[in-house]
Amino acid sequence: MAKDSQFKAYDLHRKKQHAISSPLANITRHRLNPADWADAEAVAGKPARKVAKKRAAKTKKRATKKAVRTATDILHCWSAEIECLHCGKLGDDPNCESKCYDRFRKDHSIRHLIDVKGPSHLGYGAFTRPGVQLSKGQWLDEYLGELKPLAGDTGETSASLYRCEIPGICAVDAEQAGNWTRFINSHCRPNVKLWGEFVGKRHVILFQALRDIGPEEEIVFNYGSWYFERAGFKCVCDAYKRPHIPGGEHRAKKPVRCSKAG
Ligand SMILES: C[S@@+](CC[C@H](N)C(=O)[O-])C[C@H]1O[C@@H](n2cnc3c(N)ncnc32)[C@H](O)[C@@H]1O
Repeated sequence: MAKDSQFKAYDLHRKKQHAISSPLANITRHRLNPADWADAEAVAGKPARKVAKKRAAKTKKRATKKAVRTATDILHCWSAEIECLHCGKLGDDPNCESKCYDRFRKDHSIRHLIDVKGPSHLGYGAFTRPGVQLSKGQWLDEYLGELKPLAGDTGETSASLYRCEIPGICAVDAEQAGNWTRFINSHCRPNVKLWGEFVGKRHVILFQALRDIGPEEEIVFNYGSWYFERAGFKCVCDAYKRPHIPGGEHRAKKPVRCSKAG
């Protein structure tokens, strides 16, 4: 895997690439600051909620003894009820292993098909390159960032607008470090969706195409009303003439869902 680097973006006005100023880092693996986890309740290896209570209690006891050192410690999951997206085996099958994660990522990475463009009134955005077609149902890349304990584990809350939570496990914050998916803007007619999935006994946050996506199209998903209410500003996507809160009267009460992880 490539080392962390600086993001490059295509400036539509000057018609040339420029480097997005650091300290924002383009990463290929989740980052983790052990100091963030020092005071947090140890959640390493916490099983998915769907695991039977008895099993969960046993495994939690074992897990809380384990110090959090790596992203894998935090994201590891051995649910006997959920299939790996790569091999199709259940999470407690010994034949499902970390190689599934590496292979899945290799097979589904579309970084080379994406241009980051901007800045515009929404900052930067992620677009398919000329000639690129993505198919409905296609898995795109994983949402990468810095792994942070959930507010309930530390008592701290975050103001980051690049934060996505895996319920009961951790938050992935791409404010300072992430991959191209951190540039996906919000739209009330989205072409991708965000899922909490499992690959190689590990929690992952993945994007999936909701329909065929053509060349030079912006990749967008609906952040949901919760995001904008918390951020204190409105969605300005062109699905509506005026700034709005997605969902109007029928607002979701919860943050961006990583459904199978919760
Ligand atoms: C995850 S970032 C997306 C990438 C961002 N455009 C950038 O340049 O880093 C989310 C931020 O983008 C902007 N944004 C994205 N979609 C928006 C929308 N539909 N309406 C208003 N602001 C939006 C907001 O500033 C929001 O906090």
